[in-house]
Order: sequence, then C-alpha cells, then structure tokens
Amino acid sequence: MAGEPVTTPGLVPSHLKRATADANPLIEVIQRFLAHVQPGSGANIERIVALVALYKVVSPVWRYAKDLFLRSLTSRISIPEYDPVAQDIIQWVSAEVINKNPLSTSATVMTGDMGRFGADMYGGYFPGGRLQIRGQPKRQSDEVNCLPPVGKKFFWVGFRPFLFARTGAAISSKHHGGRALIDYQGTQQNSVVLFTPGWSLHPLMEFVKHCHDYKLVNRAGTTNIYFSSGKMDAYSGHLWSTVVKARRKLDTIDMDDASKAELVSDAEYYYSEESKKFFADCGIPYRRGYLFYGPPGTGKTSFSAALAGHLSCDLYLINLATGDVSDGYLHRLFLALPRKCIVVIEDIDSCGIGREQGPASSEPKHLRKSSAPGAPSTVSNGLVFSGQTPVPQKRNMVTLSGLLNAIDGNASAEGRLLIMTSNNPDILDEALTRPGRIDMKVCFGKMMAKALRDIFKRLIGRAAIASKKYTEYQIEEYASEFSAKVPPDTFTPAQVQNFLQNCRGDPIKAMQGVDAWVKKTRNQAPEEAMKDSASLNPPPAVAEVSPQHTVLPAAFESLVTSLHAS
Ligand SMILES: Nc1ncnc2c1ncn2[C@@H]1O[C@H](COP(=O)(O)OP(=O)(O)OP(=O)(O)O)[C@@H](O)[C@H]1O
Repeated sequence: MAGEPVTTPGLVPSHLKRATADANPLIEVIQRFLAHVQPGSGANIERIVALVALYKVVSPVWRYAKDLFLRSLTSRISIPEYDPVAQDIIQWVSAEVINKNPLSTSATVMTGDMGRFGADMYGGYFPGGRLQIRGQPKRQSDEVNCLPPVGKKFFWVGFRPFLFARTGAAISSKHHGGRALIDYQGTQQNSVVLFTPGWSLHPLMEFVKHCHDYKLVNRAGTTNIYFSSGKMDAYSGHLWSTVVKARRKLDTIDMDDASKAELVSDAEYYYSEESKKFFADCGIPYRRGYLFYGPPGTGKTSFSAALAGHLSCDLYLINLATGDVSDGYLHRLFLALPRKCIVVIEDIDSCGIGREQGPASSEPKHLRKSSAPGAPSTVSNGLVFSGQTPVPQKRNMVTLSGLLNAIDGNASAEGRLLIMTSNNPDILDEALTRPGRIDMKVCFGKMMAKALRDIFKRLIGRAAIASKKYTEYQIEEYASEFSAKVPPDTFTPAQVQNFLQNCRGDPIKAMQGVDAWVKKTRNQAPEEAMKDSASLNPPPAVAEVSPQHTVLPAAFESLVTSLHAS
C-alpha cells in the first residue's frame, strides 16, 4: 500500500532507524532484535518507550498524591522499634496478617536456636509458621521456623482498614512507609508506623492495646529476656536483643523462705496501684532497687528471672564486665526501658566500678576465670599474663558517675525494678548502695538442711515418683538422709544441682555417690567445682574468637541454664 513502510524480514524499517538514531543506541539494538524475531513489531517498541516515560512522569505525582491523601485523610502513629509496644505490633501483624494470608509467597526459614532467635526478632510466635520435622519427638531443636518478611502491610480489623509500615535507617527504602523518627542524638531510628482513615487517634490506640493484650495471652508461661551486647543490632537498630524462655517458677529457687517471701511481697507491693499513688503523692521517684549478694551459683540471677515471671514483666540483663558498655551507651539502654520491667546489672563488683577511680582496669570476671588459681598475674601492654597464657584485658568503660546517672539521673526512666548482683559487696562504693538506690540487700548463701531436702525432692524426687518406682514417703526419707550427709552452709545450690543432675532421677545412685562427692568437692571453690562437673558434661565447642564475641553467650549462659532447670 502507498505510504506504508516497507518491512523486510530481519531488517529495521528506515523511519524507525532515524527515530532511534536520535534517541538511544540501546533502543535501536532492541528494535533490531524485535524486528528480527517478529517482523512488523517495530511500532510496538515506540509504545513501550512512551509508556515507560509516562510511568516515570506519573509515579512521583502518584506518590505525592498518595502521601497527601495519607497525611490529610488518615491518622498516624509512629513508635520506635526498640519500644516493646512496637514489638507487640510486629508480632501481631506477623502472626495474624502475614502468616494467615494464604497468598504469602516468601518466608525466611531458620532452624534451632537461630530460628527461635530470629522468630523473636521478627515477632516471636508464628502459630501457622512453625513446622515440626515428621517422626521426630517434639523437641525445640528440631523446629523449623518460617519467618515472614516484614514490610508494608494493609489489613482490616473488623470493618476498619489499617496500614502497617516500618521505616528507618536499617530498613530497605522500598519498605519505607512514612518519615523516620530521629532520636535525641539526631540518629535515624527504625520505627513502626500505623495509619488508619479518620482524624481520631482512638482506633490506633485501641489497636495497639489489642496487640499488647494479644502478646500477654500468647506469651503466658514465658518470660522475655532482653540483653545488651554493647552494640546496636546492625539489622534491627535495637539496643536490646531478645530471647523468649519458659517462665521459671519461684518454687524452683531454693533459698531462705523468709527472705523469698519478703522479696516477693515487696516487689508485688511496688507494682500495686496503692504504691504508685504513694510514690506520686510523696513526690518520690518511682524506682526500686535490690542488691543480691553471695558466692557465684547461689541463685541471684535465677531468682531475678523467676521474679520477672511472677510479676509478668520482661527481664533486662546488663553485664558491665564485658567492657563493651560505655557511660553514654548505658544511659541509652536505660532510656529505652519500658515502664514496668526488671533490670539486672550482673556482677557489679567485677567491673571495677566500686573503686571510685573512674574507668578502671580491674580484671573482669570472665577473664579472671581463665587464670589458673593462685598463679601470679602481671599486666603488660593490655594483656594479663597468668601463668603461661596471655589473656587480653578489656578496659572498663563505665564510670561510677555514669552508672549513677543512668540508674537515677533526672532523665532516667521510672517504673523499673533494678537488681544489682555482686559476689563481693564490700568493695562497692557507698554511693551505689545508699538507700534510695538500693532499698533491700539480700544475701544468697550456701545450702542449709531444708534447702538440701527441697532440691533433692525437686531434682530427684519428681522424676522418681513419676516413674512409679518410688513413693512420696520413700523420697522424703531419701531427702532427709541426703541432707544429713551433706554438711550445711558448705555448698552452693549450683554445685548441688550439678551433682544431682548427673544422678538422673535415681535416688539410690545419689545416695551411693554423695559421700565421695562431698569429700571431693568440699575444699574446692564453687567455680572450680562447677568446672569439674562441666568436664563431665562438656558444653558444645565454641569457635575461638575475641573476648567481646565470647562474652555474650557465656554471660547469659547461667540464666539460660537456670531457666531450663525449672
Ligand atoms: N538457690 C537456687 N535454687 C535453685 N537453683 C539454683 C539456686 N542457685 C543456683 N541455682 C542453679 O545454679 C545455676 C547458676 O545459678 P545463677 O546463675 O542464678 O547463680 P548466680 O548466683 O547468679 O551466679 P553468679 O554470681 O555467677 O552470676 C542455675 O542453673 C540455677 O538453676
């Protein structure tokens, strides 16, 4: 037909060649290719290019219009991600929106502890996303956790639509759903943003409360344990990392009954409405502090965890002896605490703070343990030489004034219950333990006769009775016999627990081995005795890494063990 361009298979029409020569050589290549595979498709490419150009022009306008719409017709709240409330919302969205959506097509899969840790980071429990390997007994280490990717999500609660988004420095730009929060140092923070149509904040607040209640119902029987490694988590931007553990019951802690009852009732009263009113009426800062002191392995950390479980609040652990926490970082950790929680600063004496000279270089506990007992230590070039082994020494970065400022400075959060633990309370600075900072001092001592009977009944008796081989009466008899054989006020609960655990619920084995164990263990320091029993059940090998990296698991190992011991 006249005027129609002539197309020869394999060749580009001449008018297209001119157009593309002026535009982009890449387009010409594409045109040539299209003309080759499908003669006559040359005209389509111009349409595609036009559409792409139109998209480039329209998309910023669309984004602006969408932002304008969201800002003017919706209400919005932003919550920093380190705040536990933000975690409650992420958990709800993960469990109720992402996991229940049959169209979800992607997930992050992790197994074992990493999976559980990841699950906690991403939002904890995933009723629909937790798989069990077929044919295996129900053990946590066999679990495969399917973690949903968390980004922008639209969902309905009843008849109301909500938009959930995460913003911030550590979240990829495609997940941005609003402006990021800036903290007091000007750093961009990860945050959770919620939108809903309308001008009232009420539906959003109701929704947040709903997420919090949901967590309380789903997490019954567990305790959230937060710990700080001294570094902000690179992915989440959190100051605190978290794990969820089975709640340890108070009756699994063997200690003086009167001290236990007094502590529990004091903590219960502290969180009662009556006490909150009292603090407010008297103008006293709403804070409470305990000092737990005693030899290692007497239950200071375990009791703190059990108390957190009893009060249904989260436990926050700080280990200053790692040498990774500075004054400023400690202050930020305290600022990031929720209103109701228990904070434990472990082994406060072992980081040199008690001696008033500021950033001290006393040897942290975890490094002390690696020295041979009695071997003279010399310090040279930041290395402690103990016998033949040079051990890198970490410099303590928290000063006494920095610690005091964090725990009860003007900007410090109220509502927390602070527990400091110490093996050597006599060296602590008086400023740290004065009334108002420390309201109760409780000694955790070695085992007396009643505690010995109780621990025997718990660790041997329960399993023996359950096996139906022994009666309750027989176990009572064995327990009395056991406590008569073990000298009182000589062994720590951790030492006795270690011995009884190895008897695997067999009272006869326990009675046969107890005399030899007493003889062997009574002159050993608690830490040495623990080392001995550990050699019977060596822990899994840990790769040799720098002290910063080994400290985290070691520092929280006792807590994990103590929670499992229930
Ligand atoms: N009073 C106790 N009752 C029951 N178990 C205990 C008690 N004390 C210690 N244990 C057991 O000993 C182990 C170590 O306990 P825990 O870490 O609480 O001691 P600690 O006093 O905090 O020690 P450290 O001073 O070294 O931090 C845990 O497994 C725990 O179950």
